[in-house]
Amino acid sequence: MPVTALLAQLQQWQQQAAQLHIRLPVIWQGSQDNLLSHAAVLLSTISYDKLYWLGTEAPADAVNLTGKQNYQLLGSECDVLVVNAFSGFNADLVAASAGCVKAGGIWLLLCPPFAKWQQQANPAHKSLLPYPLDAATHQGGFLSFWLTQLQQQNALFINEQHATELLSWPAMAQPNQATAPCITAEQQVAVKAILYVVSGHRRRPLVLTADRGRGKSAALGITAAQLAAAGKQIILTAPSPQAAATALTHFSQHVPAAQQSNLQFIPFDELLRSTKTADLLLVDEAAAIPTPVLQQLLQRFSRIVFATTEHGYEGTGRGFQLRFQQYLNQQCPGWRKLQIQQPIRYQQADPLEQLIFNCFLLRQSSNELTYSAKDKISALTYQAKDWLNNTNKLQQVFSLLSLAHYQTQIKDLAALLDNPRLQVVTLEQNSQVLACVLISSEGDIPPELAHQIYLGERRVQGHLLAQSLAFHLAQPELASLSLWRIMRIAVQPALQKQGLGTKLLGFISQQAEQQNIRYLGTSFGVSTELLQFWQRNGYQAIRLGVSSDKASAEYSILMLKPVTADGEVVQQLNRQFGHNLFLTLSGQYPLLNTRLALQLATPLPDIPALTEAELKQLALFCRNQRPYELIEPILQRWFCKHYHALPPELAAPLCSLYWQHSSWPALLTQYGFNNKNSALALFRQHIAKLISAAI
Ligand SMILES: CC(=O)SCCNC(=O)CCNC(=O)[C@H](O)C(C)(C)COP(=O)(O)OP(=O)(O)OC[C@H]1O[C@@H](n2cnc3c(N)ncnc32)[C@H](O)[C@@H]1OP(=O)(O)O
Ligand SMILES: Nc1ncnc2c1ncn2[C@@H]1O[C@H](COP(=O)(O)OP(=O)(O)OP(=O)(O)O)[C@@H](O)[C@H]1O
Repeated sequence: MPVTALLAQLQQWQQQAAQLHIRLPVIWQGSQDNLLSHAAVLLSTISYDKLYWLGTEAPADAVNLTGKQNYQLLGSECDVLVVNAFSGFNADLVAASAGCVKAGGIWLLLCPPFAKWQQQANPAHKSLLPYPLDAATHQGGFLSFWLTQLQQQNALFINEQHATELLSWPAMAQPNQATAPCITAEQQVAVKAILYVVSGHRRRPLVLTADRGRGKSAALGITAAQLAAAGKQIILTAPSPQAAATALTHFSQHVPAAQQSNLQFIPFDELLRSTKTADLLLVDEAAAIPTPVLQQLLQRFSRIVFATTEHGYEGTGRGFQLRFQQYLNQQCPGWRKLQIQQPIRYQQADPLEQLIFNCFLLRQSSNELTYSAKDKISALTYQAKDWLNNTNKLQQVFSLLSLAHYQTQIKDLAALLDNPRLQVVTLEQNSQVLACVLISSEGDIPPELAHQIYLGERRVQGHLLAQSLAFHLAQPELASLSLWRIMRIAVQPALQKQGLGTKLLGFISQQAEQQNIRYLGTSFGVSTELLQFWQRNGYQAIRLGVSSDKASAEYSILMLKPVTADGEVVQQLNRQFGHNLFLTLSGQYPLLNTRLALQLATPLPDIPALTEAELKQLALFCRNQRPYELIEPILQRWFCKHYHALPPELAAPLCSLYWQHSSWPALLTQYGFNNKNSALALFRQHIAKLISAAI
């Protein structure tokens, strides 16, 4: 088909898409030069306000998305989005950006003919890899998978010869069921729910969640306008001014001019520093704001609405859902959650949204899990090469990892399909995945290279555990052994705390032993619950990372378990770790909570016991015959020697004082003491009981 005829046809299809309120996915295969000139002609014949471009060769009027962070795309919109796959194909950014295209808009993928694309996807053509993976281990599995999926989608496919229409055009969108200014009935419900946060009881926040383009931000703006008109003061915050733009636009459209000033947009960091108050705080794109910030906002404002998307690939992660919502359960048990399903930016059966969800396995399985503790459970192992013929299982594993792990992104799917060093072990019943583990085979590093890593002269990709053992722990000889690193473990949420995670780790230990793996290791953002889980399974802490994860405020911990290797080495590393942790706690880990610190540290055998005279001093303190200041050094040493055997009521405040070097005022607030004397009275009471046998 001549290009002019093709362009005329495309224009017609675009009009049809606009009428049906959908976006048009167009996949154009050919040579880069031809496609770029066709795209230029196409863009000169259609009308658009905003053009987004992913990849090189962006025209001057385009917003280039390359290098943007995924979360920066939330809440922004465009009419045309061109993905130039000739200059790389970052799957997470491709998925995140597709949500920006408005109805009647075009999503244009420029790519080599599929057969050629597939052939070229080898390390020699790194720019064409579907994800910037380690070229040495790349196998092309993800690209094969994505191309197979893509060809089955309801999209327009164009090559040099011809263009094929959509397989099916969706039916006309449902007529409007809402009262203005809302567009959908669900949006109207959301507006009512937000109003109720102001009129109902205090401390009952609302969490409004939805996929992209469901009208969350608009609902915030519409409600704010109603409240402002009634004289209420509202603060709106968001990760960036751009993310607040839609809410502000809808607010301005609906608020009487005289009440415009009743809403203020304040960036979240500025809001934390100020002492401003309001009748309602609206937080848009909340999942892209660090959890500790959200927690502080929750302390400050008694009426809050959080609106957010939840997908990991959007750059916000599921951390919001997994961690912040747990926090809400504890702090504000009356909180409510509302989800909006129906899209507004485009219609329900939008082919582009379906394409993205299908090709990147982003749909959460809606099947009910049927599980019986009595029936047989099998443990199965999968490698990268096994997935192409088993997409159903891949979907289950990826959904479970996304559901349970806040960092899961599409690049993890790519790694599963591409990286031969990764294996997945599942627990299954009736072909349903109940739990899974992602393991990376590491180590076996030649001694010479391990020594260079130890000296800090080299780094090796894909060997995080081995690298850390050689570099951080100065144990290069361990990096030369066969190691397995457990990258992720997840149990179906409904089946957690029933022993499945333990069972899975037990199976992995057995497998590791059979394959003569010397050590098993793992690294994750540490919390008291997770630490307990791993400790109960025989893993010992050997290193705590010095910086905390921005989103979760958690420190990353490295744990090790001997399999066929000498257990004494791990014991030794664990002892050293406890000792070092003790010495550095105050300076390095200001955010580590006391309970966790106590759980992490191990007894410190080289602290001298108290002499008889010192014990007597302590006893006199208990009888109120010695001032605290005098016995403080003695008490500190006694605490360090015995902390692991002390009751938590005593251990926790002493830990704050002596390890974390809390100030007295901070300590009193943290533990709810009226004053220093009442804290000292508690200390005396406990210590008297504990030392009575010793004197
Ligand atoms: C490297 C990483 O991936 S770390 C991240 C781990 N994964 C996640 O956080 C995802 C969500 N959580 C899960 O999928 C699961 O809860 C897992 C994998 C953490 C644990 O698996 P489960 O099957 O729930 O644990 P299991 O029942 O075997 O628990 C064993 C022990 O761990 C501890 N434990 C596990 N979960 C918890 C919890 N939420 N709170 C307190 N203790 C816990 C308990 O001590 C328990 O022993 P007990 O039953 O005698 O009290
Ligand atoms: N009631 C409404 N009236 C007019 N336009 C609306 C209305 N609700 C939503 N829209 C429009 O629909 C589009 C999507 O809405 P909005 O941005 O609020 O959705 P969202 O769920 O916040 O999306 P994202 O996750 O991309 O931020 C926007 O262009 C918005 O202006």
